[in-house]
Amino acid sequence: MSIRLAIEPLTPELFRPFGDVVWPDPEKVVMINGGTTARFNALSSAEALGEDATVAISIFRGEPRKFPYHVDMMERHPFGSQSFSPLSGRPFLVIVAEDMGGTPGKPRVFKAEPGQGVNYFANVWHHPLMTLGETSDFLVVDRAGPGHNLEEYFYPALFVIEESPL
Ligand SMILES: NC(=O)N[C@@H](O)C(=O)O
Ligand code: NI
Repeated sequence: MSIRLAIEPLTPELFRPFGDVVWPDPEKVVMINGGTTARFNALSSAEALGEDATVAISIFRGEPRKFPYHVDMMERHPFGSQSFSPLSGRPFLVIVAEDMGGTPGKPRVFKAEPGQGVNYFANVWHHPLMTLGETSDFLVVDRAGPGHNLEEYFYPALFVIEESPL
């Protein structure tokens, strides 16, 4: 018997414990380039911890997930943040969990609307990329360098997202 997960709207306030929402926040706009460009400044910051760590900029091409989708695991990156910004302008799902003394609690599922990306703080439990509907590209900024920057946890019970929010 799987435990059903509801889908919540992604807002900066709801997501605050897990990271930042990366979106053109009008409160962070600075006009530059002679007024021809709006810079939405410092929406979040990349953390790259540890000796010889660097910040990597990658593109992830995600295949759409099938539903009902069973969330059976979470992961985290102890040495750095990880951001996902859609290049396709499509919604995607963001699944995170509070840390409960070294393992993730119940997953929380947020729907990122077009124009919204996220930056997970270092060591925040999250599920790998959850693409919706069609193959989609994401700009990903995260930590590269030595050391094992991936911790995975597999739940003893299954959680399920019954249907796609599209
Ligand atoms: N493995 C990898 O680079 N991607 C995951 O960390 C993810 O969160 O999608
Ligand atoms: Ni990750």
